[in-house]
Amino acid sequence: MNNSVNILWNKCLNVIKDNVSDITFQTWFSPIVPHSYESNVFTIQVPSQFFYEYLEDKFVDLLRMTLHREIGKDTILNYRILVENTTNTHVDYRGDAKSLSVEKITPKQANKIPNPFQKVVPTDFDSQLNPKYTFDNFFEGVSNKLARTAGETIANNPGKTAFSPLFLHGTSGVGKTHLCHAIGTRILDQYPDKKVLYVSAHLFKVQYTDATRFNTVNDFINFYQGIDVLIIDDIQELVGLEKTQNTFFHIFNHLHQNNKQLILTSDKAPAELQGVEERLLTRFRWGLTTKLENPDFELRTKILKNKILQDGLSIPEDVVTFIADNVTENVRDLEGVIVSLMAYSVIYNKEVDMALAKRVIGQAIRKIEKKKLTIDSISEVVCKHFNIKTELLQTASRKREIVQARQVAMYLSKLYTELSLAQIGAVIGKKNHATVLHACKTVKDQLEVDKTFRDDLEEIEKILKK
Ligand SMILES: Nc1ncnc2c1ncn2[C@@H]1O[C@H](COP(=O)(O)OP(=O)(O)OP(=O)(O)O)[C@@H](O)[C@H]1O
Repeated sequence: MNNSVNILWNKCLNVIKDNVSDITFQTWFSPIVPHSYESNVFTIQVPSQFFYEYLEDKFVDLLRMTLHREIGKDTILNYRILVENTTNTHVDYRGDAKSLSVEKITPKQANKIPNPFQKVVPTDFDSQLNPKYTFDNFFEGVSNKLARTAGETIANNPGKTAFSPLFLHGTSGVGKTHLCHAIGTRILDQYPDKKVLYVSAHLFKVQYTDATRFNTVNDFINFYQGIDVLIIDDIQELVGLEKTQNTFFHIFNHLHQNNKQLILTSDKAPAELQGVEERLLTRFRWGLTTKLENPDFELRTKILKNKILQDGLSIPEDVVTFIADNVTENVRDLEGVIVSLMAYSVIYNKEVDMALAKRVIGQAIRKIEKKKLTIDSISEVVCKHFNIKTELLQTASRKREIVQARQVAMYLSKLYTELSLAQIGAVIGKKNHATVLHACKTVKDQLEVDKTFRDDLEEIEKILKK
């Protein structure tokens, strides 16, 4: 690289440094490599498409003005993205989305351009919190009292209580997501300068995969290490993903050491999270682990009455009690029943009465009972069919009947759950994704040629679908 390009860029960096926070500078400007300056075009090399889009979206004014000031008024900004390191494949983009040269801007327009040399404050930061979920509409009952109280304590003093991480677990629909949004929102209300981020573990995984693809893992880590309150929902999604877990491990350690607040949710307690590294599980238990139980009758009634009030419905007291008595599993199902009742009453132009409630609930309960299949429930049915103990699937045994049961459990888990091959392997016998792939292929091949085996599978699937 030309030395004078370096010198010019360093002058620009000095200006930029004064106009953004340290963390923004480290994350978004340090990784930029000045590439060339030819015919008024100043090219900067950036690590990924995402990086380019982010700079263009958030900092293009700052970049342009700096180039104009330090290099010359006619300087044109150009980005170069290295697509492939080894072959030096790259794509170029002009920083021209908003890049009118300064002289072309009329005085009227100039007034509208924000001063790019203002400090970039964390208010730019999108927390991804849903303002719909607050403490005010999160009702308290015996089932969630401890979790709610811990949440409020954290919200008053994020990172400064013994509750970091706060690990919330419980079955689907009991209010984990609602509670963690409520905590995040209250923290922001009280500490508007804090960087609070809500992210699902699924999105975290996708972002990490993109970062590895575009060679920007360091930026990814930097970004997450700069958060004050990190909320990761459905952490069980990381089961079996060794590399993502490893990266999360470093982020976790950094945040924890710096007294930042972590809030994690999962459908299982840490002890039951097979396929998550032990060193992470140990850390999950460092703060407070608390379970959100299924709501009790009193809480169910409270939530129902509130929902009815909110939706402007009129439902007799005995019907409310009937619903609270019969829909017991989780809050999401309760809300579903109210929505169905509302729909029926509109369609048939009828007041909600006990007869209608019984009809709707009859259908809802049948639907609720048709539970989602999990690896555990599949493994259980498979082992029962082949008459072997479920624990044997976890052993390294190569006995024919155990291998077969293991392969069938893997095949059906792939068919009936949304888990990846790696996740299935991590839960069934700590195998890798290639073993699961092989299992699926073996089962498919055998199904084509072996009638008895076909009957076995039909029988198992019948039980699973009941
Ligand atoms: N205590 C509560 N008070 C009021 N509403 C609640 C309460 N608990 C849950 N809800 C409501 O129930 C619905 C489901 O809750 P939520 O999505 O938080 O469950 P979850 O445990 O995160 O489920 P999943 O694991 O499937 O994501 C939401 O609409 C939420 O607002």
